[in-house]
Amino acid sequence: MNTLFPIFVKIENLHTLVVGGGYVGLEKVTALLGNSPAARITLVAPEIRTEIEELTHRYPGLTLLREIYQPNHLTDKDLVIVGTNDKAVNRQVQQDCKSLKILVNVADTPDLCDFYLSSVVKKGDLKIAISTNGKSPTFAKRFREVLEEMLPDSLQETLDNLTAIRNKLKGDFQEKLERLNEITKVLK
Ligand SMILES: C[C@@]1(CC(=O)O)C2=NC(=C\c3[nH]c(c(CCC(=O)O)c3CC(=O)O)Cc3[nH]c(c(CC(=O)O)c3CCC(=O)O)/C=C3\N/C(=C\2)[C@@H](CCC(=O)O)[C@]3(C)CC(=O)O)/[C@H]1CCC(=O)O
Ligand SMILES: NC(=O)c1ccc[n+]([C@@H]2O[C@H](COP(=O)([O-])OP(=O)(O)OC[C@H]3O[C@@H](n4cnc5c(N)ncnc54)[C@H](O)[C@@H]3O)[C@@H](O)[C@H]2O)c1
Repeated sequence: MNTLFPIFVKIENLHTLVVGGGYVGLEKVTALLGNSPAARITLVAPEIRTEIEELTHRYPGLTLLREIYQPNHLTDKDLVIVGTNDKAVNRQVQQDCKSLKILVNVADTPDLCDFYLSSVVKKGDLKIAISTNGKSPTFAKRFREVLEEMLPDSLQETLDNLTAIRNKLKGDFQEKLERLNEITKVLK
């Protein structure tokens, strides 16, 4: 059974720390900014890939610290993603987060994660997050590609129309719900 509980986080309201500036750091920062360009992210690592540096020109919310990780980097952070090439450092960051009750993802080490990143399908306002319960990230990626291909671009228009109807509908909650269920029957 997949017991993971999916939530959609307003990541731009939080301050996220990413520890590690290699391929993994790049992948995670890209995933965060791809969903939320205004995300506030601090990345700490003694060596930082140039692709990450380039992102700072486009995303003012991204701050880079060329330092080794210190526990004080956790001050005022809400969420942490760690992916250095030093397993002891990853473990230390995870333990420091635990003692401060900060949610932490140790990339590629499911046992140390409080949450996993998901594969994300985006079509306008529609967003679908895919989890395989850690069984196969590659399957998650492929399934994302299938869904992206399948979903029509006109979907945004449908959502916009439904919003307009939703805002216009009068009556109590129950009446509105019945009407919206009726209108959207064709989608089944
Ligand atoms: C979805 C995605 C989101 C993201 O990272 O943004 C994501 N991994 C992605 C890609 C990917 N990761 C890996 C490969 C190489 C092929 C392979 O191993 O399959 C590829 C494929 C590729 O890159 O093409 C390596 C890998 N990943 C994990 C392990 C450890 C293990 O399984 O024990 C290892 C082995 C490391 C090693 O061998 O040392 C673990 C996790 N990876 C997760 C998420 C979480 C579970 C999500 C789920 O439930 O499916 C979880 C549990 C924790 C986490 O990291 O959050 C993103 C696709 C984004 C997209 O394109 O849509
Ligand atoms: N790259 C991948 O796609 C991938 C896939 C599976 C597993 N992994 C594993 O994930 C880990 C990270 O991979 P990578 O490709 O990003 O590595 P990398 O070598 O490209 O980058 C490692 C980063 O960690 C930083 N770092 C090291 N010690 C640190 C410390 N004390 N404080 C802060 N930062 C520190 C380095 O400065 C560097 O930025 C490796 O152990 C790798 O085996 C990577």
